[in-house]
Amino acid sequence: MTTITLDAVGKSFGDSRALTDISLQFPAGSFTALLGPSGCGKTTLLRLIAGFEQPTMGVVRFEGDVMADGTRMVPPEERNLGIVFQSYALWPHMDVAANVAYPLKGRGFGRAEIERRTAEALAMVSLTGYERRSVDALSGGQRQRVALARCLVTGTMIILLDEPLANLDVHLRAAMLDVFADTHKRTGATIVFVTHDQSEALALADTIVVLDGGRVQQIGTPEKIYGEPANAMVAGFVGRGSLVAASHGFAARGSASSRGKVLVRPHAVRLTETGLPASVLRLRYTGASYETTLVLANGDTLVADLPTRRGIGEEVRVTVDDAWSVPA
Ligand SMILES: Nc1ncnc2c1ncn2[C@@H]1O[C@H](COP(=O)(O)OP(=O)(O)OP(=O)(O)O)[C@@H](O)[C@H]1O
Repeated sequence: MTTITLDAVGKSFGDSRALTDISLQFPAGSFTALLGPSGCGKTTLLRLIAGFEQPTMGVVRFEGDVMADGTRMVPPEERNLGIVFQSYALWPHMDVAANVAYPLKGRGFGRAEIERRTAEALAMVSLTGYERRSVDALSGGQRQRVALARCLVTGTMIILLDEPLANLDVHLRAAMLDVFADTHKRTGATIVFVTHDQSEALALADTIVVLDGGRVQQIGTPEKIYGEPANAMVAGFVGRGSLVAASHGFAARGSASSRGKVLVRPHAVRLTETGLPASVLRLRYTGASYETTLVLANGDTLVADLPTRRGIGEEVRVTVDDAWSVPA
């Protein structure tokens, strides 16, 4: 198990700053998602941990050992970590077993040991029996599992996942979420996972780091990030919800300020006889409910998951059961 520590890390490319003052600890055995919009710096952060980039400022440590600072840098192949890329990065001319065994080459393992480890890694990703298949003949999800097996084969205790589900269809994504969760449970490795998809981060990670503009916006459990976002950026990026004026008087958790905004999740909105007046602006049927956008008297919009279809323009009254006072 390996703890990864970043201490006041910054990264610039020429004049442009990709990351500013990042201090983070990824405890041994943790599963952390780096989440944020395109260009926020999440891939750069992962590449700094991997050793593909050198920090312009600050220090990267594994278990207290300096991996990189402004002057020194341990190369990726000496960091004992495994990486799974969105693009799989498999060798097309090799079969599945040869791809998985590749990192064991030149490490002094005997043939039987290589076969044993390869079989074990393939079993972990449910690909036993696929040893002699060409990787060209595999589906996207199977290729991703080969890539994961290749990173497990050395027994590495750090696994870095760079948008690993981005190329997969929605059903395969769900299956791969389970594969990653199982892998984490079985290996106890420290996993860092880059994604721009908040539902993946909420589903998989024990800790989420939200980045924007190269800075950390919030670090917390999925429940904390969803339930108590630290600012308007996190509130707007993670989960569905509406930011409305605190002056509506909805009872809100957090430090209330009558001038600020409160976040209301769609499940917390009900239509009642006595609530605030609103009118129906639009709706979308989602199967489980009707995602209905309501307009309040001051023009704020409120999204609600309602059990029944309402008419566009219909006048209703709304009650909010839960809201979060978003810090300014
Ligand atoms: N090699 C590079 N040279 C110059 N600028 C770079 C380089 N790599 C990244 N950047 C810049 O650093 C910033 C952060 O990029 P990064 O790829 O880390 O973002 P990201 O959050 O992973 O985005 P995406 O989700 O689109 O991949 C961007 O402004 C990007 O243009």
